[in-house]
Order: sequence, then structure tokens, then C-alpha cells
Amino acid sequence: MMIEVRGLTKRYGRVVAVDDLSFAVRPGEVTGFLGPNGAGKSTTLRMILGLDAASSGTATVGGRPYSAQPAPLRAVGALLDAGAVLPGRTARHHLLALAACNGIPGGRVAEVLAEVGLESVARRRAGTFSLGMRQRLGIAAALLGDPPVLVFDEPLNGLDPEGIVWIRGLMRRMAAEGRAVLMSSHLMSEMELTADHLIVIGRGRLIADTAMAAFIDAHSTREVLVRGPRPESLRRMLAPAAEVRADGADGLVVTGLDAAGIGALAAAGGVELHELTPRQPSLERAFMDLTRDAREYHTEKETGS
Ligand SMILES: Nc1ncnc2c1ncn2[C@@H]1O[C@H](COP(=O)(O)OP(=O)(O)OP(=O)(O)O)[C@@H](O)[C@H]1O
Repeated sequence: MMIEVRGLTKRYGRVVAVDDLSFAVRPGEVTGFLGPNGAGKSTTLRMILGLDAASSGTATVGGRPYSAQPAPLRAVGALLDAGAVLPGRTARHHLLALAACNGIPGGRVAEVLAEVGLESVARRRAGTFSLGMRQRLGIAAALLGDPPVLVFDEPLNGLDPEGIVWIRGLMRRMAAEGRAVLMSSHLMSEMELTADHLIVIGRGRLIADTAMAAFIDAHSTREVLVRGPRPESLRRMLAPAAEVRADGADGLVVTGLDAAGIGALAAAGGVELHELTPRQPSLERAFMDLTRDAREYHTEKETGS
């Protein structure tokens, strides 16, 4: 286990941001770290990286707490806040300074700049960089020590579509090389393409720790889209057996019956169908279903408090 979190808890006054959280991140996989806003993801990552002290519990990387790493950048590379660069420094000098502080040969700087596609702007001041360029610079810094563990908090922020595809490739490659990659993101479609395993938290607590495919399978509702010229007749026919909601003027979304069952009922009732499509379950749907009760603002509104 490359990252191990045990009974990790963080209190800010009366707020319990992280509540007795335990999980492990394995090498050779991209592990997605998911949770609604305010769930405690950033706080957890900050404790793993020694930027925040735990109220109780432990977080270790390669068996040691971050503070006990003899060469932190060689143990774990992290991207937390892409803004954290001195604006007057060039990209190259920023990385050279980091390398020097961590006993990393200066020659590595050119390699990581090439890896993130910033070679041509290496001598430009970081203050003039776009958000996407700053993200890339932050990733270059994370890769500098060639670490076996990578931690990325919202690495897709500010990236254009090409940048997003690039990150996906990079994460996959890092995992294929045997590294442990832990990444948070609210972009579910991208997470679905990138992560092998998921850790899901809500209100600071663990909700799920499972393989991506198993998670989607276990937590999504099977839906079938049905279209036809007489949606009201269809609805009356299906309503006793399934849950039905409208989708546009001539469509219905059905849960509780599969396509074969819907087709059979429609045929028996002589109702014409123009479309009968099982919807692919997605991570986004599974996540929304599972975290409905853990979404802070949603819940507050619902209870009227
Ligand atoms: N320094 C702090 N002082 C007080 N409360 C804090 C502090 N940092 C975080 N919190 C609280 O801890 C909880 C968890 O916050 P955190 O930023 O870890 O969530 P998150 O899952 O990263 O959310 P997001 O997806 O919105 O980034 C929130 O209720 C937040 O308000």
C-alpha cells in the first residue's frame, strides 16, 4: 500500500471536516477521490501531504508520515494549488529552485518541462501564465523527484479539452509504470475514463472504496428511454409496473422494467414504439444516487433549515 490512511480525523472547532477515515491507495492504479463539495477531500489530501495536522489518526506514504520522509519530493509528488508559484520567477527557475532544495539534479528540470509541454515557455515568468499553464507547471513540480506516489487535487481545473485528454494519458501512464496515483475531480465523465478504483467520501466519512466498474454497477439505477407517438398511452400501460417520467414531448424514462419487459407490454397493448434504448449507467449517475444524502447544501435546502 503506497498511501495508507487510518482513523484519520480533522476538526476545525465544531466542524468535523474528516471523520474517522480509513483507506489505502495501491500502486499501479489511478484511484479517484470523490465527494460532494465540502466532503473533506482537500483536507484529507493536505493531511496526507503534511500540510495540516490530523486531530487524530494517521496518514502515511510508503509507510512513513510525510513529515518523516527524508526526501519528500522523491516520495510523493503533489499538485494541490496551482497558484502557489512566485509570479516573478520563470518556470525553469521555479523548478530549479525546487530541485536544488530537494537534492534533485538540475538536469531533471528540462525533462519535466518537456513532459508537461512547457519547454517553449520555460523562460517566461510564471505570473504571465494562464491557469492551464500553471496547472502544467504544478504537475512538472510533482514529477520532478520521479516519485512512486502522485497526489492531484482537481488537476483538471482550468485545462482545455486538449489539456484534459493530456492529463488522462499522463495519469494512465504513471499508473502503468507502477506508481500509485490519487486524484480528486468533480468531472465525473473524465474520472470514469481515468480511474480504476474509487474512494468516495461524504461529510468526512467513507461511503465507498471499490473498483470503478463495481461502483457503477452497484449504485446506478437501470433506466430505459422509450419514445413513441402516444406517450400518454404508454405511460398508463407502464405505470403500474414501473416508475415513469417524461423526457421531451414524445419520450419516457422508465425504471423498474428492462427493455424486453417494456417491449412486451407495448406489444400486448398494441402501442407503437419508435425507440427503446437501455441507458448506459454512468459514474455521474451512480455518484449522484449514492451521495444524495451527503450533499451539504442539497440536504439543507430539503430540510428547510
Ligand atoms: N481551515 C479551515 N477552517 C475551518 N473549516 C475548514 C477549513 N478547511 C476546511 N474546512 C471545512 O471542512 C470541510 C471540508 O472541506 P474540504 O475543503 O476538505 O472539502 P472538499 O471535499 O475538498 O470540498 P470541495 O469539493 O468543495 O473542494 C468543509 O466544511 C470546510 O468548510
